[in-house]
Amino acid sequence: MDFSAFRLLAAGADLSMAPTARADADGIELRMDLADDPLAQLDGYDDALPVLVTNRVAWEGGEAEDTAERLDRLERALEHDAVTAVDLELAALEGDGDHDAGRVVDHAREHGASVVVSTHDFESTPDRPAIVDRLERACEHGDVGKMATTAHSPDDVLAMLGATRELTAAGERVATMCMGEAGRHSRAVAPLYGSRIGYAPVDPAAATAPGQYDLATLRSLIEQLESE
Ligand SMILES: O=C1C[C@@](O)(C(=O)O)C[C@@H](O)[C@@H]1O
Repeated sequence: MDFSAFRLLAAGADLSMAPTARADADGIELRMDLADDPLAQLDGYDDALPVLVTNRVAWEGGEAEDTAERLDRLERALEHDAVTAVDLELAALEGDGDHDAGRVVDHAREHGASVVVSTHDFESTPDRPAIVDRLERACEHGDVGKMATTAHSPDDVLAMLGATRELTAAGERVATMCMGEAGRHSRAVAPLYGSRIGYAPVDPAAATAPGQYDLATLRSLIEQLESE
């Protein structure tokens, strides 16, 4: 999956969303940890939308246990031609988990897939230097460093947007967003500051994180904000 420009991904657990997502999405994020039989879904998937696979571990806000099998399933997913990117947690790559996720990076490279290295804060938003530091570490491990934090004020969003702009200007590829109601608008504004990836559910009732807009709404907001 090419992240040289902004990509809006339809985020969810069911690849049957693809025909509906096609009008507004550049790709799909398949949340394997939330999905029924994701590998079987991939076996039957023949849509043109490329897929980023995420198997979010429980200690980073997901539903997947921290086992070797979690990483094995990401590797199996990467063997499908439609899967052109994989998401791995920064903490799993820095050795905080029980299993070394580095082997999945190697598998992604063997299959020509991009690596999105993600980190989340479900309680707060650090200050700008701390955001920059964490995103720089994430960028060292993959093609895009991604950070999603929880905003409680406009100052939190400003810190995230400032970090996004600073790192983009320095030549890094980052994807940033602030979760929650106070951070919601960041999902439409961060791409203007250099964020490369947005996530939105086709059905607003199927959000994969707090404060997400539905796919059609987020596409419309971003298009309206983009300068001519
Ligand atoms: O990490 C991210 C970002 C996200 O949490 C969001 O806030 O949109 C949504 C998740 O599905 C994705 O894996």
